[in-house]
Amino acid sequence: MERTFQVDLRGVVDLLSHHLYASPRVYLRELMQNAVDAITARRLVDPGAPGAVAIEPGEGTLRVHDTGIGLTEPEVHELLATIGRSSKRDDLGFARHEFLGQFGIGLLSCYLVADEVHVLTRSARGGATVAWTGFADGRYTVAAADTERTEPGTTVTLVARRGMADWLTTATVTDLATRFGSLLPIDVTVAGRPVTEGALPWRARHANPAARAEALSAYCQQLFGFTPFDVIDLNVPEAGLSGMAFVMPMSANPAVRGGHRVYLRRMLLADDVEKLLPEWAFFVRCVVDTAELRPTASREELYEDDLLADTRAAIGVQIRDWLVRLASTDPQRLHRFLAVHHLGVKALARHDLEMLKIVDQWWPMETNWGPLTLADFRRRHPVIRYTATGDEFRELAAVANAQGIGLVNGGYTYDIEIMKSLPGLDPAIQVRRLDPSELATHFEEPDPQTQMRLRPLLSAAATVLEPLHCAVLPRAFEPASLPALYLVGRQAIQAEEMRSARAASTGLWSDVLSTMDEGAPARPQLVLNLRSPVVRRMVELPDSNLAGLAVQALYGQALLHGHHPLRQQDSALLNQSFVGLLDWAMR
Ligand SMILES: Nc1ncnc2c1ncn2[C@@H]1O[C@H](COP(=O)(O)OP(=O)(O)OP(=O)(O)O)[C@@H](O)[C@H]1O
Repeated sequence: MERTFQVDLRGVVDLLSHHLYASPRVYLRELMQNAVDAITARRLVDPGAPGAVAIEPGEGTLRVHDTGIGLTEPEVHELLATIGRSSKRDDLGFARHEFLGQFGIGLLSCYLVADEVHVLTRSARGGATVAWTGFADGRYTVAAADTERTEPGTTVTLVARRGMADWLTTATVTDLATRFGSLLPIDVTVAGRPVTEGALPWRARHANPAARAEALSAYCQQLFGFTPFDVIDLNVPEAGLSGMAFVMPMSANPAVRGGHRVYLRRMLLADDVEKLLPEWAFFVRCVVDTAELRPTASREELYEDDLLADTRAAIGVQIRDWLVRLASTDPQRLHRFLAVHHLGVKALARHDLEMLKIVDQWWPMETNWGPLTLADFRRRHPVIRYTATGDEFRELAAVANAQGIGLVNGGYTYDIEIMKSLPGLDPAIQVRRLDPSELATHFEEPDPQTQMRLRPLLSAAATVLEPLHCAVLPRAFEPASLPALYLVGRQAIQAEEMRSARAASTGLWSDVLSTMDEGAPARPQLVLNLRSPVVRRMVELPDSNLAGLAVQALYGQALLHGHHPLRQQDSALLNQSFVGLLDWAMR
């Protein structure tokens, strides 16, 4: 036996209010939308038909009049009283482009604030005026109206639910109508006062470009609370989209994506849409109107589909092109822009060659020759060497500088990725991470005579450093004020990791690791600077114990200077040298 579904209206309204709509305020948006759609429908058959929506708040009631297409009695049964039925879809069930609505559920939102909805409607296609009343409990009545409407159109009257009358007051309704409908192309009034503004702000006519810029700047100030650094016009014809991107004058937190204000056929969809722009573009806030992007059923977000993805990419290109133009026409302004928004631009430069060019030529990196753009750096140093961390940079910058080696601090967000992408601009560009042990190859080796004199010190040093798996290397280098340098090559880091893994493991696995370790010759090196007055005096020390203590102290100081992690045995050694030296000093 076939049956028809029954719908519990209260349950559906409950569902809408708790799970679909963020707030009961959407009821007014849905009423305005239906009024505008009805006028659009009437103008499709009669282009000269009047178009006006009058909203009249009363005592616990609200009336919305429109001069739209109206409904016949059969349409009232079919469209008003059937949930999910809409006149705004084509024969195949697709949303028709000229209308705002499509789902056939909008009218239900009236029950978020009202217990009764009265509709008095006369169709432009002929027929008598029909009176329909729907109740929140799911009942409805249809009757011929007591009085005929003189003109086609519809009046919807809401009777407030207990406790909800505040949603229908003149102040609230004016606020909501302005918020949702101020850009609508059809005149809307609340209690006789217009809430619509006419042209879209970015399409409005102005005496000259400067006047336009000023007006848009004032609009941005009113909307987002800042005076924009610049305004970028946006146009994506495939999405029927136009609008503006306002470049923020202050830095934005990349983790907090600013929302964008999106109008759908000039009715506000939401002012916190995030998906409209690529993630890197966090330095702009946009206002756009689109005819083709689709809303979700709550009409508070954009539906994620291919068109939205293409639109996002197209807007990204337009923002990027603005930056490229800025770089070629006004480098000083570009500098000011980068000073505030370099993170967003760098993020983009990792995947985009045009942006990479901008960063390469305009963004000063921290180098051991002062702040330099990568392009300038390359002019002085054919190879771009960078450190893996800021600590490593601080430790090695001066030493590398003294040996004539150029070094870029790779410790800042995205900088290493950017440097590594540079061969994409020109395959001849060489980029290398500095292997600290490689620095020692630039230091001067002692002559045979000095080597002889160094023997006692080196043997004392080997005794104390051997248990720490650290080699001693006597070299002469600048700056002379640095007595010792702790250098860990990449091989040495691997070897140390292997040693710790072996220490932590037992049995067979430990044996396997031991055999692997045997082949790893690299060790960290403590380079003693033979130009340092302290080290020179150490060479002359007659007592090997004292020399050992001095080496321990230099080892500890070099570790601390380079912010290297201190292992347990390193801390113990530091203590030992401190107490030992104290003991010597007090003898
Ligand atoms: N003011 C009006 N004038 C003429 N017809 C109306 C009016 N309001 C509603 N209707 C009719 O009632 C139908 C259902 O309206 P409802 O608001 O529930 O859904 P919709 O507007 O079609 O879609 P959506 O859920 O996306 O808003 C509409 O498709 C329209 O045919």
